[in-house]
Amino acid sequence: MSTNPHAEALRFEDVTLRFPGARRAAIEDVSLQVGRGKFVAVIGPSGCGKSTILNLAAGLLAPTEGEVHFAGERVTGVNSAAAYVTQQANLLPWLSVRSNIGLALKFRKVPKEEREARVDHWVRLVGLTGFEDHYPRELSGGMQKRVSIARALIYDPSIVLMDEPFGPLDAITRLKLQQDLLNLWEEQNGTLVFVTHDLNEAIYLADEVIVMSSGPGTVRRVLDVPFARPRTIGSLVESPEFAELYNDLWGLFTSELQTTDATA
Ligand SMILES: Nc1ncnc2c1ncn2[C@@H]1O[C@H](COP(=O)(O)OP(=O)(O)OP(=O)(O)O)[C@@H](O)[C@H]1O
Repeated sequence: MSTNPHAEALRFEDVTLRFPGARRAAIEDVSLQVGRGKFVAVIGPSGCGKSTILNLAAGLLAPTEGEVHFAGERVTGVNSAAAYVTQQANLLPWLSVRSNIGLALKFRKVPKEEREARVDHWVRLVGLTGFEDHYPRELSGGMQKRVSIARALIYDPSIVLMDEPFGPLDAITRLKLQQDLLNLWEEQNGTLVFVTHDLNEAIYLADEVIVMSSGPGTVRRVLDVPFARPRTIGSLVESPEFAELYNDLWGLFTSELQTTDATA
């Protein structure tokens, strides 16, 4: 384990979280580290505690036992260094695309001129030129996701937490957004923790994949994804190393499902 706080963004130390009245813990004895500048995917069966891990990292939940640390400090309240992209886009319906994207800059009192320039830049980066003045209800699901990603990344947060942000999208929009996110993240090089059910997505995007088990949620394995960056999803898919890693993950996943069935 790294002891250099500057090299480490997030650390869970033996974290257990038990919701009030629940029969068993949502997650139990979870220890993990996320290095600064790393892209880490968390995968596991439904209900294994993936969102709970993000909520703990965001400081929206407090551990029942154990400790969560961010940038060397214990998280004891809302982690204001973290941007959180939830499953739903959660845009403010009464604000335009521009205003939604610029919200965090406004809260941080960034001067208007600089704010406008940064919003323009991000509107272009996420491919929403021409839609700046539209309202969320006038956008497709994929466009709403683009707004929520721009809104999270625009203020250079120390860490971005994403909970299945591409879940409900069609396969083509999803692939496009995965590549876009990859390009944006490679440009920014921040720390990103990404929850997904999709094995391909985990391998395309991440430096490390944390595989979780359920009942209660624990960390089963951490796999390294050795592919160089910048990455292109199209060329990764054709490589034999991709197939090998996919099979490793699939093996872990299927044995996990069998264990879950056996204990159900
Ligand atoms: N507010 C809550 N109160 C009680 N139990 C909860 C609460 N939120 C989550 N749980 C339970 O905690 C466990 C972990 O839930 P969590 O949402 O973290 O799982 P997940 O892996 O993100 O699931 P999914 O992949 O289906 O989104 C589940 O058993 C869930 O039922």
